[in-house]
Amino acid sequence: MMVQLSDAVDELEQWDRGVALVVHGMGGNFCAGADLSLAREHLRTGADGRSMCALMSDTLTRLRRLPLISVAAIDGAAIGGGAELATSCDFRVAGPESNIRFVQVKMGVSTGWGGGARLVGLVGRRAALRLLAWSPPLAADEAAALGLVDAVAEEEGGALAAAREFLGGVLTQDAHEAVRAVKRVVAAADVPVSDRLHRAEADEFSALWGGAHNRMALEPPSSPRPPRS
Ligand SMILES: C[C@@H](C(=O)O)C(=O)SCCNC(=O)CCNC(=O)[C@H](O)C(C)(C)COP(=O)(O)OP(=O)(O)OC[C@H]1O[C@@H](n2cnc3c(N)ncnc32)[C@H](O)[C@@H]1OP(=O)(O)O
Repeated sequence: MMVQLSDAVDELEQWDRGVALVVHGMGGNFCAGADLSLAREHLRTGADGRSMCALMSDTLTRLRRLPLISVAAIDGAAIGGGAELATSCDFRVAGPESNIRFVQVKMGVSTGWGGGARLVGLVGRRAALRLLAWSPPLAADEAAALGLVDAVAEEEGGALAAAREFLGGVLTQDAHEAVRAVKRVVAAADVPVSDRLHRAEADEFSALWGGAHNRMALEPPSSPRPPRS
């Protein structure tokens, strides 16, 4: 998923037209984060964790800087790295039964894909710390009350349709080049700060990834696991 997402962003960077992008998961969930099987078998050390952060931080930063208005259409779960992916879009539209959860601390790590820094920008310092350190599952209406979600679909599984509706006002703008220009202007505003913060976040993540608590959390469910609540 991580490499495919990076390739998709590469391709979108080549587009010289278009005003919007909707990111949606398949199979009823938005994104369950890093592939746990891959992590167990091939991403075992802090250095592996740093490589994963480098790829994902770069991919999500490039996604965020595309001259397209991006919307995460969240049906089902957005967990761990999936919640970080959701923060990289300009807006989030969620199904009524959706669930956003930053499980990183329960996995023995911090955010590492730039999602911690983006979350502070979205919901403020206190709420971000609460979501990251306590790891509560966040229902759509709670996420909307915090400003993390911009619109809640009426029907279960309706996030994609609601995202299209949300974007309606921008799709009908005549001057598509101007929409792309304002997106570039807004994206440029957070460049210097976000680059520095993302590096610091990746440092925190890779210092913990592969450590004792993280290894235990990555074990399959049949093995003894650390307490999750
Ligand atoms: C980098 C790091 C970070 O925190 O920054 C991460 O992202 S660590 C990743 C953090 N993510 C997680 O801990 C997600 C854990 N997964 C879940 O909470 C749940 O599976 C949901 C995503 C809510 C889906 O629940 P639901 O009841 O719909 O389905 P399910 O649990 O039966 O899962 C369907 C199948 O997907 C697999 N599956 C689920 N999440 C997966 C993941 N992240 N990587 C690899 N496989 C995964 C399950 O093992 C199962 O496989 P089988 O069909 O073969 O049994």
